[in-house]
Amino acid sequence: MTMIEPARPSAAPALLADAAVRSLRAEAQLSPKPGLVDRRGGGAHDDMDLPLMLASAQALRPTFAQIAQAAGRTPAGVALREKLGVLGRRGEQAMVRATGGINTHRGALWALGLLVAAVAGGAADERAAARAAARLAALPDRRVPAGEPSHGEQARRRHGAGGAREEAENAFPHVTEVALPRLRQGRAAGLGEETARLDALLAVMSLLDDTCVLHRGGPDGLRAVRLGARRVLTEGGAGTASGRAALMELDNALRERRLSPGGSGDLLAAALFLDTVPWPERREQEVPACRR
Ligand SMILES: CC(C)(COP(=O)(O)OP(=O)(O)OC[C@H]1O[C@@H](n2cnc3c(N)ncnc32)[C@H](O[C@H]2O[C@H](COP(=O)(O)OP(=O)(O)OP(=O)(O)O)[C@@H](O)[C@H]2O)[C@@H]1O)[C@@H](O)C(=O)NCCC(=O)NCCS
Ligand SMILES: Nc1ncnc2[nH]cnc12
Repeated sequence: MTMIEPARPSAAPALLADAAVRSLRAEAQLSPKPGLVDRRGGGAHDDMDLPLMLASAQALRPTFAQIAQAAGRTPAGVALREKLGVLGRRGEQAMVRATGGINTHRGALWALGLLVAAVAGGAADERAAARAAARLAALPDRRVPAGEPSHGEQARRRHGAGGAREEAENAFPHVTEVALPRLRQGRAAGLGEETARLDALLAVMSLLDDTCVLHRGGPDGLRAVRLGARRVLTEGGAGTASGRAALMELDNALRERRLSPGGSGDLLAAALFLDTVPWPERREQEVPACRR
């Protein structure tokens, strides 16, 4: 295989893997998240809890490092896309080994894997990284094994939702245009970090075609998630008394209906990753821990 230098010196694979795992941990620990696993428990899931999510994040660390290494050595093209496919599928196996067969982070591995590859390939900032990830996502992977249609595939066929693949191919608009601006707006307004993150999650939930929700709840379920999240924000967000009351109401409704906005959780993790990544001017330093 031809080895070429990346366009810019990229962050060390271990540092990028650290940043990716930290973002997964931060997302999992953020509480109270409607319908999702958090410090309080499994949310709408009866087969997940916080220790499981943290074990899953940890199990993905070597995969993120291998992805960064491959992307730092291989020009962006079909060969790299196919290598990422192999590594991503191996990562999924590591995840299900760590969780006893439960799909905790498939969508997150896809989003973060592509973004880690984009950063390791020399992307200069978060928008460039999202665009580079989109180009990789759109390339063909001839090594995809045949198998049962995924939940996302079924939701796409039944409801026409683009899901995780379309989000990536469109350069992660819910990360760069929804979650990150909302996170920074919250911080600038003086909100605590947890509140700013919750509002960023709710902003994504209010807009996303989440195939995880569609699969379990159909279009009615998706409408309930979106309207409920919008209501929390119009009530003033997670940091106000009426916003918090609306959030807890939404949480109860999602648990009752077993609706889990897992795609939104994944995209919040992707936003937290881009927020802490060592861009070129910061690459001499260590990756800062996700803010608490
Ligand atoms: C392209 C792939 C992501 C595969 O996509 P596809 O849609 O075909 O497959 P799914 O298995 O359904 O996974 C998609 C997951 O992505 C998340 N998601 C959903 N909607 C969106 C969206 N609009 N934008 C972004 N992300 C989205 C979501 O992940 C979360 O939900 C998972 C749990 O879901 P589910 O399996 O349905 O589980 P349960 O509801 O618990 O099941 P039941 O109990 O009801 O049975 C969880 O993982 C969250 O993360 C979607 O589920 C990609 O994976 C792929 O092609 N991979 C191959 C390897 C590769 O090429 N990798 C390269 C880069 S590493
Ligand atoms: N906190 C969480 N709970 C359940 N599914 C998720 N997918 C991504 N984050 C999640």
